[in-house]
Amino acid sequence: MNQTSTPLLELNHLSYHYGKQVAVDSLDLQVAEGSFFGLLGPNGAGKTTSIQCIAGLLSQWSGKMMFRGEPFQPAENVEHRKRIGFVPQDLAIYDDLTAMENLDFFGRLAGLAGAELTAQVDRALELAGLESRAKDRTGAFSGGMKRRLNLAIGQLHQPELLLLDEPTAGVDPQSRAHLFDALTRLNESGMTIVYTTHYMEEAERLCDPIAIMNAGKVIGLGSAKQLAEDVGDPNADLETVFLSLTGRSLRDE
Ligand SMILES: Nc1ncnc2c1ncn2[C@@H]1O[C@H](COP(=O)(O)OP(=O)(O)OP(=O)(O)O)[C@@H](O)[C@H]1O
Repeated sequence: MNQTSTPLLELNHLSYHYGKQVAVDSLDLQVAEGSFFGLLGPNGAGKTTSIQCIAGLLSQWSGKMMFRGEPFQPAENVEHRKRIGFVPQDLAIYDDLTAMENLDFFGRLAGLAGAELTAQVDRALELAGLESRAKDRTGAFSGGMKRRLNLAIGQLHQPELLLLDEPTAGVDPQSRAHLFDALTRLNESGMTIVYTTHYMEEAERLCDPIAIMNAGKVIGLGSAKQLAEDVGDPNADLETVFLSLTGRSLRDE
């Protein structure tokens, strides 16, 4: 991991309310450059809301966000937003367009043009394993292929920080393995990743560190091994860690 002393992203007391509903409750997090950072928690923990604040989709948050030590205002500042890639939980692709047309369209939206756009679209197709389907309409794609394209679109402009919100929902095992490989490749190439999931197996396999979220707060932080040691059972899996921290199962939904 390429650690520097200043975190790539820092959240200080980040909070977000939907009316009276507190979704994110004074979150403090530091994401080191080069890390594959996991946000693990059950449905309703506040993962999506946190990531939407960082992505600039939500603007009415309170607290402070810093990017490379500078104040970060992604909802207001387009230059800040360009540093971020966002792969949303809901698929954001056009079924009537081919894979290539989708990439071309979203690449232009991300500010790419000319030879750079062509090169990034080619790289994205390869990353998603969709070269042979580039000219097929995406409406005919399987759920897994759509998810792979969704990832390819989010990282087209090679952002410094890639945010993924539950990217394996409805994905077959083959596409899941492909997504994991693609994300590992991106991370090894230096891209910092924040990955939200409610699957402990995914967090355990991919992420270090892992922040365990519950009711809008981080209740545990560290590698899977550190988290197990922190609850006094070095052999505990993340399910057991969560149970020990909250008194309830991560799988309860
Ligand atoms: N648009 C909204 N209006 C009102 N309350 C909301 C809205 N979106 C989320 N919430 C509430 O905010 C809290 C945090 O939700 P959030 O979606 O951020 O959690 P999550 O951990 O991402 O869960 P999930 O995996 O189900 O999306 C929950 O109590 C949820 O019901």
